[in-house]
Amino acid sequence: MLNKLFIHSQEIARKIDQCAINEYHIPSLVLMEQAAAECCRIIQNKEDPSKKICVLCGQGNNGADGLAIARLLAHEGYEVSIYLPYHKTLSQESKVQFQIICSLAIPYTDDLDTIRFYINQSDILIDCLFGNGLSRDIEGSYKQLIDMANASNKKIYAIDIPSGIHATSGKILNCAIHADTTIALDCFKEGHWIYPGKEYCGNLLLADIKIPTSLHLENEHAQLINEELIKEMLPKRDDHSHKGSFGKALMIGGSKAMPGALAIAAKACAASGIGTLTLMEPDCIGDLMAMKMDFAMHLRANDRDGHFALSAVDLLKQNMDQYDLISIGNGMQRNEITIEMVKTLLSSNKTVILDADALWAMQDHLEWLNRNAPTILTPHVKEMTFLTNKTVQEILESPFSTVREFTNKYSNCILILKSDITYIGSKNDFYVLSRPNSALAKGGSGDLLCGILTGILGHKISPSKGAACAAYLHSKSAEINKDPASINSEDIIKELAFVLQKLRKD
Ligand SMILES: NC(=O)C1=CN([C@@H]2O[C@H](COP(=O)(O)OP(=O)(O)OC[C@H]3O[C@@H](n4cnc5c(N)ncnc54)[C@H](O)[C@@H]3O)[C@@H](O)[C@H]2O)[C@H](O)CC1
Ligand SMILES: [K+]
Repeated sequence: MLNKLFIHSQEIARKIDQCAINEYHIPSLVLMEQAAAECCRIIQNKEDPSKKICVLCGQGNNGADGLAIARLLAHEGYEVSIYLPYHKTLSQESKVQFQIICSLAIPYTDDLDTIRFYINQSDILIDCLFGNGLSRDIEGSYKQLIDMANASNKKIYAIDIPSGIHATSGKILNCAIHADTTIALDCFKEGHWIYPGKEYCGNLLLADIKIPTSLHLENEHAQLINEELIKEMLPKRDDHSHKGSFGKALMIGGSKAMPGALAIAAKACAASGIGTLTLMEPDCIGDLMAMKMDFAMHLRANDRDGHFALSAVDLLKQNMDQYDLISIGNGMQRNEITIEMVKTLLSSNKTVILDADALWAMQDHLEWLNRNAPTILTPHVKEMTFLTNKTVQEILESPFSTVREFTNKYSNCILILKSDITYIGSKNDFYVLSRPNSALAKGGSGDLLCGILTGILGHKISPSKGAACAAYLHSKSAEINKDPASINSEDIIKELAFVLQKLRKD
């Protein structure tokens, strides 16, 4: 059973395979047999043995996996046919697998017209043309095969990764199999979690091929967030604790035009269990906030034109020492005062959470991030352009390297890069969350996350683990049995209580 869901680049996944074979002395064919057995088990659980299956194999080890899968499926009673290129070009492992196929007289062909016939006769296709070894554009007969498979409208299982998708970039190398289900072998590849690769995978599963976990941990990796991981990491709440145990937070934000942003963040923070919460708001919304947020303390600053006046910076300097962690940005407005307040916070030794307009404030001042205390930044892809030289398109095309470059450069920063997939990086950890939900494609979602994050970070947890917990809680609490169009922040905050309860109980 896989309890950790690792994600690696093409290069690292290959290195891990090689280490398992050469340093741990697990024979390549043993790994392959594990892979084939797992794939066969998954397919058998979903497909009736009356189904006809055509397995498309390439000349590398992804193709060798395909030959082993074909053999095991034939053994289970499925009618199987195989495409296999001219056998002289096959990898060592493929040659062995091919000999077994020949001994068992399972039908195979390298002829495109014959394979067209086999495909038409089949109910299911298994794509084993290219896996982690794909390195260049697909042309010629492989392209014809991929076009044929996609046009056939048959159900397609891709093994390891859909052929044509690059394992690190998720890009299509000229053409790619559009799979219904992809069974990743041993680990996910980064390209499974970047568009368009993600979309071409269809339903994405992971097969354990029993490579030692230590090999994953000692190489650069990310982890996919699932419920088990969060249960492990979510901070416990001892009944004998006191309010000081769960942090003293200050949340700075709000303006005449956007009081709701701070209100949503504050409610989410309170619902996540912060010990004490103080809101620093401009005076013009002070009465409103005091009425809406009677559970919080309030630090009122002078206002000007509907937002903080410059004197708020001094008020912050006088008061900030009292808090363990401070968030800034929700509904704050983009102006010089926001920049000054962010600068003040970043020159302190406090844990600081930068959200919304505070991220905008950073754009010409990234050097402020070189500090000893943790800074957690929560940009969506557009806000990320304030923090790098990359365009939105470039960020979406390379989310892993974008986050890694940033956290390598600013080593005490934790970055939560938000899109429909969330990438969370720090110098030590990398987490990916993928629970797309249109209920969160709304104003206020970011404020909710900032609030949950502040609440969770109040509980003495490492900031990157806290960030992973907060991202999961945010998504999970939005999975409510209502139409996503109607789910609002109040619903999500209510649901959060039950999500937390379930995670802590189970
Ligand atoms: N024992 C193991 O090592 C295990 C491997 N597994 C499976 O192996 C693949 C990776 O195998 P590899 O041979 O490295 O690569 P591919 O099968 O993906 O094939 C690449 C093959 O084709 C050449 N090539 C690359 N790009 C192109 C192209 N556009 N056109 C033509 N040819 C191309 C390249 O030079 C190679 O020769 C992995 O995905 C697993 O499925 C299992 O994990 C079990 C353990
Ligand atoms: K494949």
